[in-house]
Amino acid sequence: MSSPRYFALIPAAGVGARMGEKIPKQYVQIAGKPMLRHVLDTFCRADAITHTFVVVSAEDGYIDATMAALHDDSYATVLHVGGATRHQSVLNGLHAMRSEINDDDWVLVHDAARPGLSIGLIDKLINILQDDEVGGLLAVPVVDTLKRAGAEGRVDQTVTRDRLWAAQTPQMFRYGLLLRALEQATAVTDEASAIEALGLQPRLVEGDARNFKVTLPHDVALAELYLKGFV
Ligand SMILES: Nc1ccn([C@@H]2O[C@H](COP(=O)(O)OP(=O)(O)OP(=O)(O)O)[C@@H](O)[C@H]2O)c(=O)n1
Ligand SMILES: C[C@](O)(CO)[C@H](O)COP(=O)(O)O
Repeated sequence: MSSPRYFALIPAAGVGARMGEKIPKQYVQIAGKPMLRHVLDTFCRADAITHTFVVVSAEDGYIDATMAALHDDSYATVLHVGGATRHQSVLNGLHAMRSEINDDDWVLVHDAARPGLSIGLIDKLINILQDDEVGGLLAVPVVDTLKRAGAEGRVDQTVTRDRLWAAQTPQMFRYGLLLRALEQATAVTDEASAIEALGLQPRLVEGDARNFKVTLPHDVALAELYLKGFV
């Protein structure tokens, strides 16, 4: 029985509406290269990763230039199977990977919008989860006091932050389990939710603030500071 392998699946088929840019946010320049390139370069340099797949929309007009600029585009396969939601894009990507992967191989699903991921975090996630029965995800403990809004923007209630973690990516699960979970799930915003819906409990692995999701316009400047090493 061969050892399980580790594959990366990068959902990059969004439009970045909240960013408000003229181009999809995964192609916005950060620290001298498109956001997606930071993610692809990190996974390419990660020795543990057998191969990387990136899911883009069928009409994506930017990926060819991004891939052409890579030193070695053999380490990533572009799948033009993006869907209407992140859930559908990931599921479509898993189906497209079928011929390349075994059910017991691991898939690390990572947002193209999280350019601050490091090889160290990839290796940490794999080292902690490689013998886990379920799999898990990077996440960070919530440190702010949380308020639930009521009418007219006033506080309805304070939500206890006890044992609350903010999910990041990669989220790492075995291919067969992840495919089944996402096929059965409805409208999940991350892979772990689909696994939880099967009655399983993914392991939380502490991530890093640098691995935050670039979502709103002001996030670009913070990502620049992180990626240029100023913080
Ligand atoms: N239909 C979609 C929607 C999102 N994503 C990807 O999922 C990741 C996280 O999603 P998000 O930050 O919400 O990106 P967008 O959906 O592009 O942003 P917005 O919600 O502001 O439009 C991103 O890498 C995005 O490209 C995807 O592959 N397919
Ligand atoms: C997967 C994720 O990054 C975990 O926090 C998040 O759920 C993605 O949400 P989005 O609305 O698709 O950005």
